[in-house]
Amino acid sequence: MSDLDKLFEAARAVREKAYAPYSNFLVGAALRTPDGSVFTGCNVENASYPVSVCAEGGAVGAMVAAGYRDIAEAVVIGDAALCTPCGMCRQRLKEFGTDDLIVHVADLNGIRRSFTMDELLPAAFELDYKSNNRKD
Ligand SMILES: O=c1ccn([C@H]2C[C@H](O)[C@@H](CO)O2)c(=O)[nH]1
Ligand SMILES: [Zn+2]
Repeated sequence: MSDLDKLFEAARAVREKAYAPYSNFLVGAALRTPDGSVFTGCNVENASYPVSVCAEGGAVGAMVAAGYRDIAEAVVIGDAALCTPCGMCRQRLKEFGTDDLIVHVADLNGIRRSFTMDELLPAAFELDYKSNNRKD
């Protein structure tokens, strides 16, 4: 199984864990770090709708909690609709990805579209101290 197939499979599996009783839109996200580690997240909704967190937010949190600061490749999987990351999640992913980071958007049948980070969030807002904050 290729690295990308594994990432897709990880996103597909975590999507099943999503808590989305309000939208019924289950999302999974899987991030690969440069050393091949994979971190996943699913959306977790809330009765107070804006409190909900996206799948990408969970995956980024898991990655950072494990001590990683770089995303090498990402897969986001929804269902029928093309599940491109929302605006907030584009900013979240950019914090730990280069402009060349590939974000694959999938449905249950496989990857449908692949974008660079720069396509998703051109002219991204960043602060200088971000680079000082890297662990490597
Ligand atoms: O990339 C995306 C797009 C949407 N959602 C979630 C937010 C909400 O719980 C549901 C419907 O918008 O899908 C994500 O987790 N990631
Ligand atoms: Zn989001």
